[in-house]
Amino acid sequence: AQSHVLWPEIDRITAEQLHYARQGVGEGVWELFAEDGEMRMYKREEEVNGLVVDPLKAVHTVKGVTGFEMCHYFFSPDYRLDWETTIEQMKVLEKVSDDTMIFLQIHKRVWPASQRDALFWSHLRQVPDSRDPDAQNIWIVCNHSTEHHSAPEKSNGKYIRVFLTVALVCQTMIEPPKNGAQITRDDLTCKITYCSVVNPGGWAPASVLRAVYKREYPKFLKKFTHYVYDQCKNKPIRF
Ligand SMILES: CCCCCc1ccc(-c2ccc(S(=O)(=O)CCO)cc2)cc1/C=C\c1ccccn1
Repeated sequence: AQSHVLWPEIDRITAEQLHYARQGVGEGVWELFAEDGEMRMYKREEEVNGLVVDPLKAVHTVKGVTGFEMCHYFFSPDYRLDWETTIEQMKVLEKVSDDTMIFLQIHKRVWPASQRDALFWSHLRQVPDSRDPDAQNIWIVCNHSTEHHSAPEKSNGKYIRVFLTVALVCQTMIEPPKNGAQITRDDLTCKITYCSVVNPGGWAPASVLRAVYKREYPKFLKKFTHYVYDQCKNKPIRF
């Protein structure tokens, strides 16, 4: 992927999002708006040109899966329609490399707003932890809106294009068994940070957008993490 025209942007945004995901929710004005078991979901209320673009940050802990497995199922197009309930269509416009693809997604209409689509590159990467060099256990998927010749903005004007930046950062924690036995899924914990900023691209009532996010984000992260656990529970562990 290093040769692709998008590479410098992919590298920069992915590094930025990793740094942003690592910032705690203690600082600044994060507002806890949803809790479910280990999942905590925070938002900041922000508007750009009168449009709600509330940044979202969720933290979650899931036992029995690795950070690679969580990121793999988030990145791969093969499983997306199994867990993403807000999309009507999904297309891979370009496979840049094994770890980088360009997606076009048409999202279900949220009445009374117009229907939206999202065009973004998606990049999966293992991250050496700068603070703990031998921690090879952090993976990130970064999704960021982009242009593409086969999905021009003005092609049919049927959908309003959203602008998004999303990061899923997952760290595997292993509790090695006392008796030196082989590691099982009971010894695994995945610490998840999910960050997203979605600019709706065109006007949508603030009340509608905030209601959608309040309803959809907790549902999405809960459904996604349960889906990955179920997919992995009877399969060999992949780090
Ligand atoms: C008026 C409604 C405007 C919002 C429409 C919309 C736009 C984008 C997106 C969206 C959400 C998550 C991603 S992702 O994390 O990259 C995973 C891959 O799909 C990409 C896109 C969603 C939704 C609509 C609903 C909605 C909002 C939160 C959460 C879930 N659904």
